[in-house]
Order: sequence, then C-alpha cells, then structure tokens
Amino acid sequence: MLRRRAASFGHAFRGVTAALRSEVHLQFHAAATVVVIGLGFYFTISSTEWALVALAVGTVWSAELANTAIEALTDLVSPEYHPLAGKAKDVAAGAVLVAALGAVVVGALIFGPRLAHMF
Ligand SMILES: Nc1ncnc2c1ncn2[C@@H]1O[C@H](COP(=O)(O)OP(=O)(O)OP(=O)(O)O)[C@@H](O)[C@H]1O
Repeated sequence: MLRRRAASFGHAFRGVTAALRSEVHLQFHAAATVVVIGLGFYFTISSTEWALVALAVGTVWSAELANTAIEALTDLVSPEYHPLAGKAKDVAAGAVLVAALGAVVVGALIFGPRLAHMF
C-alpha cells in the first residue's frame, strides 16, 4: 500500500518535471514563484498572506499542468484540425488565464502597497 502510494507520488513528480522541461509557460511560472517567495520573505508578509500566495501559486501551477496534459491528449487524439480539439485547447488555456488573473490580483493586493511605499 505504502509502496504504491510512493510510486504514485513518483509518477506525479515525473509529470511536473517533464512539463517543466518542455513548457516555457511553466518555466515562467517557476521564475515568478521564486520572485514571489523572495518578495514574501523580504516584506515579511503575514501567515494569512503566505496562505493566499500559496493558494494563488498552487492554482496557477495546477491549471498550467492540467493545460499541458490536455494539450498532449488533444495532440494524441486529434493531430489534425478539429473544432472540438481547438475548443478543448482554448478552454484549457482559459483556465490558466483565469488562474493567472486571480494570482495577479492577490499579488497586487499583497505586494502593491509595499512596493509603492518603497518609491
Ligand atoms: N488539432 C487542432 N484542431 C483545431 N485547433 C487547434 C488544434 N491544435 C491547436 N489548435 C488551436 O491552436 C491554438 C494553439 O494551439 P497549440 O497546440 O499551439 O497550443 P499553444 O497555445 O501554443 O500552447 P503552448 O504554447 O503551451 O504549447 C489552440 O488554442 C487552438 O485554438
């Protein structure tokens, strides 16, 4: 049971690293995550703010990983043009956009006033 759980965790971790290697958008999210964590420590944000940042970052990563999976499946099932394939990819990309917009709002509310105060 425990070994099966560990194997599942390994597969999931392999999925994240494979997507990180191939997806430029995910590499951008990784860089943004490092910057946001750095800003969090620099401004010593509160536990609640850390929770919101973690939620926003996790949501964007999850959406981007799901988008990558849907893109791969779509290319496998429908390598040729099909309106439904286009719809699947567009909707999956929309999920990333919505998550990213939410993260921008969280980032602006938490770091905006602090950054503005510096200048
Ligand atoms: N098989 C297809 N049939 C119809 N439309 C498609 C198909 N493949 C891609 N598209 C359209 O082209 C758009 C871009 O698809 P693509 O596979 O290049 O993803 P992408 O947006 O470049 O993602 P990424 O940059 O993360 O690889 C899709 O959102 C969709 O509108």
